[in-house]
Amino acid sequence: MRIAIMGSGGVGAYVGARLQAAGEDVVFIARGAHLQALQHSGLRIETPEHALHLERVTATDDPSSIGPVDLVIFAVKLWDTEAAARAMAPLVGPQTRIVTLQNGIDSVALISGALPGARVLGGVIYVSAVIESPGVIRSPGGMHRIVVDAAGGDAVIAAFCAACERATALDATATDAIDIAIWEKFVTLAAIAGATSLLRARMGQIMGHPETRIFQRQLIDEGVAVGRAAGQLLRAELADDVMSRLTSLPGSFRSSMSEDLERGKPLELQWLSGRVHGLGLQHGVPTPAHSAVYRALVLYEHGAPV
Ligand SMILES: NC(=O)C1=CN([C@@H]2O[C@H](COP(=O)(O)OP(=O)(O)OC[C@H]3O[C@@H](n4cnc5c(N)ncnc54)[C@H](OP(=O)(O)O)[C@@H]3O)[C@@H](O)[C@H]2O)C=CC1
Ligand SMILES: CC(C)(CO)C(=O)C(=O)O
Repeated sequence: MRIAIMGSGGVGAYVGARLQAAGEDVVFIARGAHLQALQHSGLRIETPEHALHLERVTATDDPSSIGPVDLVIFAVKLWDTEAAARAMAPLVGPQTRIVTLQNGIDSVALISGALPGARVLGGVIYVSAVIESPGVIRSPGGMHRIVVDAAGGDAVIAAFCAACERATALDATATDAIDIAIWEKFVTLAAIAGATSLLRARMGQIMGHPETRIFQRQLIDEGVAVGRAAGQLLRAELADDVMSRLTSLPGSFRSSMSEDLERGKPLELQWLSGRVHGLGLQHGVPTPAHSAVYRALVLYEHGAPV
């Protein structure tokens, strides 16, 4: 299978590296110093278990030099979505499937709007991975699970799941209920990103103090409440399940948004707490915790103010 990774950062490079190591034909779309490093020194995944160094990878910033592929894994930050979707048009033929692993609930609609007619399928990934330095991805390990839209038994998606099963430190499951998977990840991630970013704290600290633990739970409950108001059939035990999963995470765990905040990078805030805040206003559901996260961080959403 010919696979292009559109946005070869934390998530994209992690997934692409695992698939190439499993024998798939992968091309990495990247830019800047990271692209130079991929072309000259290959790609390293630094992680406690199953570290990987691919000495040679195919990497470019010019999708027209690649042509149509079977599968695009879409993994740019949300603020880059429309520009990246338009730029990848040469990768997309009539048989191409695009699987997005972006966070939030808006990705499929945003990509489809920028690339009319393309087969865009929803997905979520539970992994923690950031660009440590050009050509180097750092992951604390522990999680590496993808859930993807089965698209009625689509053969490309089935082949993708089989490739993930062959790969080390990567799992994928196809589902007929991708909206629920996307919403469960959204409720979870918006709450984790909100707490770890606003409180400038790791998950162990947040879950270890009674006041911040209450705040974490409140963020989850608000996500569930707006989801239900928006018509999503979220299960009754979701909030309890998320809280118990957060308790079992390594104490040092935090969100990619809190990493971005610390590095002075833009934030995906408007698609996370900002989205819960907006849905709350739309449906008349109070969201005081997410609204506070949104309002407290909004000055930083385009990067650290100078
Ligand atoms: N990181 C994580 O642990 C997780 C992230 N996610 C989600 O996955 C998505 C991707 O996040 P993440 O991997 O952290 O993002 P990164 O910033 O690490 O990676 C995105 C990469 O795409 C590049 N890029 C953007 N536009 C283009 C373009 N037009 N051409 C070539 N390269 C481009 C960026 O370059 P540049 O740096 O120059 O902008 C960057 O290197 C987000 O929606 C995020 O919320 C989901 C689960 C976990
Ligand atoms: C919480 C986590 C690591 C789960 O995949 C995530 O999605 C993120 O930090 O963006």
